[in-house]
Amino acid sequence: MTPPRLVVGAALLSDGRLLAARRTAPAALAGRWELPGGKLEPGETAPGALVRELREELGVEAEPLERVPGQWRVAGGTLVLQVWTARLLAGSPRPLQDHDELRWLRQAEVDTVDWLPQDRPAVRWVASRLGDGS
Ligand SMILES: Nc1nc2c([nH]c(=O)n2[C@H]2C[C@H](O)[C@@H](COP(=O)(O)OP(=O)(O)OP(=O)(O)O)O2)c(=O)[nH]1
Repeated sequence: MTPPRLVVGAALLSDGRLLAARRTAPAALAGRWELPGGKLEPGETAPGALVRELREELGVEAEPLERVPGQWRVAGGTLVLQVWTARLLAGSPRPLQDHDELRWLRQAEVDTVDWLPQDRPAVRWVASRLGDGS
């Protein structure tokens, strides 16, 4: 059996906030919110893919920080999602590819968007570390 391909999601952090991105495709996922990222290319590491995806999708430079514990089967089990936190180094995220809206969320705002269900455990883990902004 072919092992499931890896997808990296970036919990991009800046100023005590987490970035959420609204997907435009496929139809089944469009309009739901996710962590920006994507599939690993052959030979790529997860942190390497994360840096590339954030450059392509959002036009920013970011530094991967730590892996969120756990991994989640997505796309009917054909893919496995792993999530890393990442620090914004340069640039201001813009929805260049795959997304039509971005939102920076403080801890109290994390549940105000309709996250893909498979992203929620990782989002909760990250949100619990954001601090309440006070
Ligand atoms: N990027 C991303 N994908 C997610 C998340 N949660 C989740 O279930 N997925 C799923 C949706 C897709 O089936 C798959 C990722 O595909 P993608 O379209 O983002 O990957 P990609 O940028 O490499 O695109 P492509 O090369 O296939 O065009 O993982 C998430 O938080 N971020």
